[in-house]
Amino acid sequence: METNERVIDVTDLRRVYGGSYEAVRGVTFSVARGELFALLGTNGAGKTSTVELLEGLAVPAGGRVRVLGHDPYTERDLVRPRVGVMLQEGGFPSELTVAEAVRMWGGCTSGARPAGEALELVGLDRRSRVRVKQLSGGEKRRLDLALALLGRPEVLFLDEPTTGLDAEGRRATWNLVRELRAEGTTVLLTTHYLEEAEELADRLAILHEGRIAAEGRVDEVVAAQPSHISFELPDGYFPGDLPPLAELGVSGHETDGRTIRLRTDELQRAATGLLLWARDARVELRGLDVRSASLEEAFLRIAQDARTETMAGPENRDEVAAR
Ligand SMILES: Nc1ncnc2c1ncn2[C@@H]1O[C@H](COP(=O)(O)OP(=O)(O)OP(=O)(O)O)[C@@H](O)[C@H]1O
Repeated sequence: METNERVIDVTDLRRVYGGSYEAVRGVTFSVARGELFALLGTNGAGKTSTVELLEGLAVPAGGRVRVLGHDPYTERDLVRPRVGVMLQEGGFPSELTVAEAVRMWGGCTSGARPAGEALELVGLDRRSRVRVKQLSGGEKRRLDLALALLGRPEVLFLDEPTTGLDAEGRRATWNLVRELRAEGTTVLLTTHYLEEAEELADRLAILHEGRIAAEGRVDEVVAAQPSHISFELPDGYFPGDLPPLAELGVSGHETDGRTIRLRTDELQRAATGLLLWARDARVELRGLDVRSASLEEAFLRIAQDARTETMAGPENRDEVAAR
């Protein structure tokens, strides 16, 4: 099997609700075997709508989707046994015990892991005799994950897998996902937790209003955003006393009282220039903070830019709806 095999391949994917509302508007991406790809986006961006098409739960209004080389809707029989799905909301017969629910699901899964093994993977082995309706929200999420893992899937779809989990449960899930990935499982993850994407994703895409607004490795997406330097102006100094900021590669600045905050795409050049100036002027830059953009800043900026473009652009929602 080729290592760069495109296990998930999506081209110009579209999804329309009610005949007119286009929730997914031409999404293209691919995920290689063994990769973990995260889909991020604001509420209503179209993550679940996209993932459901990959899971073969609906027919796209346009475009093409392939999972393991097959159409997940028309060739469901070929795809489904090789895929594990953790939906945003799992539905269990709530009167069953945890072990019964896993065994029942295992009965519908070819080559299923033993129930005990699946429950141990997600740390629910001690809760096997408890009724599903008595589980906490976080425990139900873990049961969802156990069911998704039952068939030792080659491809795993995780739709907000750690929502409702406490910090320890989230870390445990991250470790499990890392282990699965290390074993070669291809994972498509949607999440609202940017830290989760930073921890786990090889690559990610940020969706906004049904379109991909940014895509790449975490460092690439973050690197496209400006870095920041902030410090307190030394006593007796004014912003105009600083060296010419444009010459240091600073693209903009704000002041808040005595604190000054610089934006730059050339962090090292700007920081070096500033420190050399401070040394020569024999002043201390109190509260000096030099930092690259975070994924959170990138996310907020990208969502903001995409929103501005959408409002300014010709393809706004009303026009799409009128087609
Ligand atoms: N069955 C449906 N009928 C009509 N509109 C829908 C339906 N399902 C989703 N939508 C709309 O499609 C858009 C995308 O929804 P989707 O659930 O895919 O977003 P999401 O990115 O997963 O959001 P969240 O992060 O809030 O879960 C939203 O505006 C939503 O209201």
